[in-house]
Amino acid sequence: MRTALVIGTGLIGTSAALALAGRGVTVHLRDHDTTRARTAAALGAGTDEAPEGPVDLALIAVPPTHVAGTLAEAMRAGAAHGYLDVASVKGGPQRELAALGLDLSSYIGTHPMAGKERSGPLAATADLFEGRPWVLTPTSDTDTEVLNLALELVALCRAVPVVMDADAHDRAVALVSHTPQLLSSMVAARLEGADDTAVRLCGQGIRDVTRIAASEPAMWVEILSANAGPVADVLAGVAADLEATVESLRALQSADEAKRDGGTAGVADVLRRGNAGRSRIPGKHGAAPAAYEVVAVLVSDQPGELARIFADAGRAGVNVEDVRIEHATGQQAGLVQVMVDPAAAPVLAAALRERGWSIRQ
Ligand SMILES: NC(=O)c1ccc[n+]([C@@H]2O[C@H](COP(=O)([O-])OP(=O)(O)OC[C@H]3O[C@@H](n4cnc5c(N)ncnc54)[C@H](O)[C@@H]3O)[C@@H](O)[C@H]2O)c1
Ligand SMILES: O=C(O)C(=O)C[C@]1(C(=O)O)C=C[C@@H](O)C=C1
Repeated sequence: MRTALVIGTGLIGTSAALALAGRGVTVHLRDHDTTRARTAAALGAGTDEAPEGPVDLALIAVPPTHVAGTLAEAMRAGAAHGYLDVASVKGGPQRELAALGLDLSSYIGTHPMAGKERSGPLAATADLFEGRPWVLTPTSDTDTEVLNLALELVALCRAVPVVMDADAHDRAVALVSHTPQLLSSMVAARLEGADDTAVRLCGQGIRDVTRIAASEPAMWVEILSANAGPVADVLAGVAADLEATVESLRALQSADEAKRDGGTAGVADVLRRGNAGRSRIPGKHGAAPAAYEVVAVLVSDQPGELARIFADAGRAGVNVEDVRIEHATGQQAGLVQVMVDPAAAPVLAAALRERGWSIRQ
């Protein structure tokens, strides 16, 4: 692929454009908000000037309800040889496009399983899709050449292609993305009217569970509206678990020992099933989930501390697999959780101690 046109230069469009431009593709950027296309260009994602002729691939990265219209307009203008969209739902847009009577041989629906709770070009990064699944939903109408262009895009973004049927995709993301978004929002919503004294106690657990509750509501209303049935099905299962757990907790307060035992069993069961489900979440690049060991380092809140830890880990020959930062409320300090291979954990802890870091076990 030599040329691409990205329509919708928000988080996803600009991230893909940055990856493509970084690998030598000439990328043209278009957004109905021209300042966004200009911002993406200023970030190095390409040029906001229109291409002179059809590009190899047009990537439509606009909100789901605008996909069909934007695609139809680009197709009618002959903007590209191949077209793809990245919307988080696939069945609806595919049916909407078919209803428009367009020749869909040059189109493929796709969905990168990577994103953020922030939107817009300033949140974009070239490495957003690295190692993440990128779903492709070709149909019997899709040209092989267009499928190949899409596979090339996925490879240039260093993502992992997964071919699926559009409706199967929608059922899968109802489970692994759309319902989690709602549950995160519901947990965070409990805080809206909560007492300040309680909110001050927020620790890492609630921060982890509610990160995506900061997502853009307008975009999510669109996504959930387009996948309402499958999400309602998953949520009904969660509602049954909630109801059973409320009953178990009430039973734990009973004077009757047998009821209390039943309550304990109910609570233990949901927690055990949670462990089992969590252990199925794949690790990097779709590999089996990795069991890393955490080396927790106390840091003062000043510039350069993280860089010093990483440099010291590098000097000790230890590869940092992941990192999490826990900020202490009201204190100028934080806890950096450095995740490493279990065999490397004692080596790293010793090396960091030797260099004066305070390690928490
Ligand atoms: N945010 C995520 O985590 C995520 C992940 C994967 C896929 N997606 C999908 O990617 C798409 C874009 O999401 P995003 O997070 O980048 O949103 P965003 O709000 O960051 O960007 C969307 C951009 O599209 C532009 N736009 C809207 N209508 C347009 C139109 N008719 N013509 C041209 N530009 C238009 C907006 O001005 C905005 O710059 C959505 O379909 C979303 O479902 C999002
Ligand atoms: O990490 C996040 O912020 C996301 O929630 C990204 C996420 C997801 O659920 O995995 C959200 C919606 C998109 O359609 C794809 C990715």
